[in-house]
Amino acid sequence: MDTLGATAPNPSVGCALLDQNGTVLASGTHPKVGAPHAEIMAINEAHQKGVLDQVHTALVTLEPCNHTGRTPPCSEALLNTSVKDIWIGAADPNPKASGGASRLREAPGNRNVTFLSDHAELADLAEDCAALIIPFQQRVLNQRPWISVKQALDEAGSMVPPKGQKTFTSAASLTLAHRLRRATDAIITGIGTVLTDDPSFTVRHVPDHIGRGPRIIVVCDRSGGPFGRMPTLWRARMAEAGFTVLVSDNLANVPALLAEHGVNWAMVEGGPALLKAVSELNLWDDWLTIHKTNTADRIDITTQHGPHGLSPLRLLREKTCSPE
Ligand SMILES: NC(=O)C1=CN([C@@H]2O[C@H](COP(=O)(O)OP(=O)(O)OC[C@H]3O[C@@H](n4cnc5c(N)ncnc54)[C@H](OP(=O)(O)O)[C@@H]3O)[C@@H](O)[C@H]2O)C=CC1
Ligand SMILES: Nc1c(N[C@@H]2O[C@H](COP(=O)(O)O)[C@@H](O)[C@H]2O)[nH]c(=O)[nH]c1=O
Repeated sequence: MDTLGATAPNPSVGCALLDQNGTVLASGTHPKVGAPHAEIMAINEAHQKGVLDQVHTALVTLEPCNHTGRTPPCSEALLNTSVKDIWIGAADPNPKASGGASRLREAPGNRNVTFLSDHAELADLAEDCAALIIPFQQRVLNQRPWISVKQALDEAGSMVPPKGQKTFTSAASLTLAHRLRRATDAIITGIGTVLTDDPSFTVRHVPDHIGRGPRIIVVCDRSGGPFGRMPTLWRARMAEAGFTVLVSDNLANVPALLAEHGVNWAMVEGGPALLKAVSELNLWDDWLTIHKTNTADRIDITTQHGPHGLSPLRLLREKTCSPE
């Protein structure tokens, strides 16, 4: 199950339990904040199937937590199973919860605890796990979400759709854009886009998370008043669709504002004026450009750390951005 975008303020985490022949016995993902962690979901499934005593190996995308937060420590839950080998995708960046790897390693029973990044041949998998945690890491360590800009350009390099249209890119690119909406916890837009496009900002080309929590829209607008120039009807429609709508007259404050709301990953869906401001303030972490061409659209991803910089956008790859 893909829970990317459903778990904020928690990270998205997965766990698989295997027997000593490497056969998957059970698996789990953390469905949402307050619900059991991935390890517990997998342990419960193994228990229900009557195979818990066969567990030999645990694969976890994130270091098992070692503290009692909303739920008890997963390190302890694993220690109460027959697990012997634990493979960890990424270290927990949260100082309050980390330490699970050492606890498992040091507990009586001689368990092997290995980080995927220690094995060069597993580098791709390790990077996927690092990408999965990077939005959460950014919020916990820097008090700001990971910010991805999505920009569609037509053949002439313009962002403005033809009259009467809101979009102009291919169905495959729109699906990619909606996968990004699904994976993120907030949308940052400009009042120009709201007034021109009357955007829906909903996830439509792919199924959205069932029962996903409120999702935030920040409208950048410096015209003053509690809701700036935002049309009342549009605001009501957004609320009905499950969005919490905020207004900001200072884009520079938006990352901290979103972090306070528990947003791990935000996307920018705004017009040329907003994107110019995002670029000038250097607020972005990665930038997804969809170039419309007269054949298949071309997708470019730029990151703040060069073309090979880590980006959670890699988690949206393979599925839908191929040519139609
Ligand atoms: N191709 C694509 O990917 C997309 C295209 N579009 C298109 O873009 C067009 C609209 O673009 P545009 O008119 O530029 O509008 P924007 O959506 O970029 O919004 C611009 C507004 O953002 C506000 N703003 C800018 N900088 C700041 C800041 N530092 N702090 C707070 N608010 C700020 C300004 O408000 P103020 O005026 O109060 O200063 C400005 O009017 C439409 O045609 C739409 O279809 C929209 C989204 C995506
Ligand atoms: N023009 C354009 C995009 N524009 C974005 O999509 C918004 C419309 O969303 P909705 O009302 O949900 O369909 C629009 O206001 C703008 O933010 N996106 C793209 O992937 N490709 C495109 O060609």
